[in-house]
Amino acid sequence: MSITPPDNPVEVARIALKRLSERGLPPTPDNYAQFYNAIVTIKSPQTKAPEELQQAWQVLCQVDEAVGEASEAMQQLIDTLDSERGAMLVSLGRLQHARDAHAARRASVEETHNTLADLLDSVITSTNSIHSTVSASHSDLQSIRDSVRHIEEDLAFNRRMLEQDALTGTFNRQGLDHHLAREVKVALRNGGRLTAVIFDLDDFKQINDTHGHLIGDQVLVHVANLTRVVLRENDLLVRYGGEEFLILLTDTDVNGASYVIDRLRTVAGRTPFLHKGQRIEVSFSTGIAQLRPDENGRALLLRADEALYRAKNTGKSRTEIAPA
Ligand SMILES: Nc1nc2c(ncn2[C@@H]2O[C@H](COP(=O)(O)OP(=O)(O)OP(=O)(O)O)[C@@H](O)[C@H]2O)c(=O)[nH]1
Repeated sequence: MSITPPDNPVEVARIALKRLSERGLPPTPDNYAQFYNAIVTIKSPQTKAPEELQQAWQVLCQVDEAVGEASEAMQQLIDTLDSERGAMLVSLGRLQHARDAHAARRASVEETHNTLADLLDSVITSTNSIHSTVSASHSDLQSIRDSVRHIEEDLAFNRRMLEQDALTGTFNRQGLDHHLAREVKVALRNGGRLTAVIFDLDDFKQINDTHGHLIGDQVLVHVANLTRVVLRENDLLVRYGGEEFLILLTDTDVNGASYVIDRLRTVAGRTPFLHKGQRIEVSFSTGIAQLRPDENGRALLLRADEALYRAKNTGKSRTEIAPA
C-alpha cells in the first residue's frame, strides 16, 4: 500500500473514512481517530518526532495487514460456506431422495399390505364359500348315500321277493337258477361235493281234497318249516313245483343227503300238521343225485328228478339215489 500524505483536515478526514470503508471497518470514533491521526502524522512528518512517525506507519501497516487478513479469512469463510453450502445441498438432495425413497418404500409396503389384506379377504371369502359348498355337497352326498342305501335295500328286498316263493318263503325256480350255477361252479373248482335232493309230497291231492286247498297250503308251509329245521345255513331250499321241494346241499355227498332226508322223515313223523285236533300225516318220496365232475346244474337236477320218479314208482315214501 502507498499512502500520499494529504494537505488539509477535510482531505485528511475524507481519506480516513475512505480507508475505513476500503477495509470494511465500521466508522466508529476509535477507528476514525486512529486513521485520522495516522494520516495526519504521515501528512505532517515535520511536526512529528521520527518515533511517532514510525509508530503511525506501524499502526497503519498493522491495521492494513489486519484488514487484509480479515478480508482473506472472510474470503476463505465465504469459500468454505460456498463449499459447505454445496455439500449441504448435496446432502439435502440425498436426504430428500432418501425421504422420497422411504416414502415410496412406505407407500409400497402399505400398498403391498393392502394388496395382501385384499388377497386374504378374498381367500377367506373363497374359503367360506368353498366350505359352504362342501358342507352343502356333503349333506347332498349324505342324502344321496341314504337314497342309494334305501334303493339297495329295496333292490335286495325286491330281489328276495322275486326269488322267493310267496307261500312258503323258500326260494322259487328263479332263485334256484340264480344260485345253482354259482354253487356248481364253486363245487367244481374246489373239488367239493354238491348234492341235489328233490322230494315230492305223496298223495297231496288227497289232502287238498279232504281238507281243502287252504289247508293244503298250510301243510306246504308246515313242511317247508320242518325242512329248514334240518338244514344247515348254507343249504338251499327251493319250492321246485306245486308240492315238490328241492334241496341243494353244499359240501355234502349222497350219504349226507340221505341222512338229512331221514332226519326230515323223523321230524315230520314226530311233528304232524294239526287241523281241528286232527293229525294230517305227510310223507314224501325223494330222489338224490350228487354232482359229477363233468356235468352242469341242469344235468344234476335231471338225474335227481329221475331218481325221484323211480322212488314214486317203487312204492312212495322212499328215497332213490342216482348212480354216480
Ligand atoms: N294247496 C295246494 N295244493 C297244490 C299246490 N300246488 C299243487 N297242489 C296240488 O298238489 C296236488 C298234486 O297232485 P298229484 O300231481 O296228483 O300228486 P299227488 O297227489 O301228490 O300224488 P303223487 O305225487 O303221485 O304222490 C294237486 O292236487 C295240486 O292241486 C299249492 O300251492 N297249494
